[in-house]
Amino acid sequence: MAHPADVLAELHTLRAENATLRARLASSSPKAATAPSPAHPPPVGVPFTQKTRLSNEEISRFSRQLLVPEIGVQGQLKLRNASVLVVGAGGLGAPAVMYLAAAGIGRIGIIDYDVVEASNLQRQIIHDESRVGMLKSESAKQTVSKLSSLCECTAYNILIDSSNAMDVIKKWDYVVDATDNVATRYLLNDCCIFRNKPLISGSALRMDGQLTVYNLEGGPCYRCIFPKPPPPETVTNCSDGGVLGVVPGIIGCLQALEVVKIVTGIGASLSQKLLIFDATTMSFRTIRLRGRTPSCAVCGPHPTITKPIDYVQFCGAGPDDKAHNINILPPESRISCHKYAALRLDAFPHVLLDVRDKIQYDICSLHHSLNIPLSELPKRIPELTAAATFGEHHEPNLPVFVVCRRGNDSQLAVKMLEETHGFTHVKDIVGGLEAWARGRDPTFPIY
Ligand SMILES: Nc1ncnc2c1ncn2[C@@H]1O[C@H](COP(=O)(O)OP(=O)(O)OP(=O)(O)O)[C@@H](O)[C@H]1O
Repeated sequence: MAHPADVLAELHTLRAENATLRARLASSSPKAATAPSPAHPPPVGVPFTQKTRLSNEEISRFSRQLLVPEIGVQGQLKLRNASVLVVGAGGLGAPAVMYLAAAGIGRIGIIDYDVVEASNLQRQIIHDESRVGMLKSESAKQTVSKLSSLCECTAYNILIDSSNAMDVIKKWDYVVDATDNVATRYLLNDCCIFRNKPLISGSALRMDGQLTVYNLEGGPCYRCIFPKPPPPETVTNCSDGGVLGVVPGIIGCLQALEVVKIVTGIGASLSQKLLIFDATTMSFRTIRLRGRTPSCAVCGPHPTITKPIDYVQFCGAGPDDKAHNINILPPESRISCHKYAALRLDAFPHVLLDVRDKIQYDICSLHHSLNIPLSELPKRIPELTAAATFGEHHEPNLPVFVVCRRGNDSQLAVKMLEETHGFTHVKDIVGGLEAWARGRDPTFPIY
């Protein structure tokens, strides 16, 4: 006998199909302009009924895909009955979500805690100018509903972490990692092992991209390959290192393709393989990864981690660290951008040292600044000493104010100049050029 919940769900689906049919009939009549819009799929929370046949609407819509021998009706039904959770509605998530919805995945969940910024639009094509300031998850959901009324889309405006990941992930068949930080990668990996879900993982930076699938067909998990996180200071993200927009676009599309292939059972997946894309040479390379590691702390036969841990502590950095400034200097070694602006107005003699990389310095800079990137500072001390030495003195006698993009590297530079190179009149400009732009000079760009 059918479970009452199944009967209810079946009833709901029949009603929805009826409504769709009615709407389609109405739209083919002269009254189309005033006809109600087609019914949307059942709201989230209603059990998802597996479909065994395609509607005429689906046949028309997916006809080009149905004609592909590897897909056919059976493949399309598998897509229709599948659910995919995409974590991150950024550079990777944007194309992944759009192609999954367009391909006919029945249910898509989109997680993101952030809002759309102007600097996202160069690659996050699921958002547009009118969405700047809007929650990314909501913006992505709106694009999906415009693209396809057949896709049931759930937006989660959350930062996925140890407190919520297990509950969210259990509701979905496949998980796409479209995030940009190591802590979330370990979190998703572990929870996908605990919940036994395949994890389709992508990354992109500058001109390079990578793609693999974890926890599928007995293949390894992320921890099998990377048992320990990299030191946080060695990790670069798009915000600092930059990214050519098409590159995550390609990797996000490939993530969607990998999902479609896995769901429909086409060909070989990237389980135990890593695809490496180099846009400069336009080359794709696939390298073989080692299999499951017997000593793996989560998927090995004797796991030591059996539930989500504190991933920010484990990795030494969290998902939103770019928003947090370090604070390693005493107040007397720092100056606010307002006080520094007043000194500039008074033409107070000093050196303004900008420690950003040249590529950032070329984007924008304050007049009369000396650019010595932090990484080159130790070997270019004589240049700084010469700039800070005025008149007959043989020692630096001018104060040095240090600036960077957000006020972190400048603090490291001040510490280095004081502790290692004997500078005594050196101060960090708090919050860097971003604080300058926000607090002092609205015409100065933020990037
Ligand atoms: N733990 C998390 N929970 C929810 N969303 C996350 C989490 N970690 C990362 N994200 C989201 O993943 C997306 C990654 O996108 P992307 O790599 O393009 O970077 P971005 O943060 O949008 O841009 P930029 O680094 O240039 O400021 C972001 O929208 C981010 O908010």
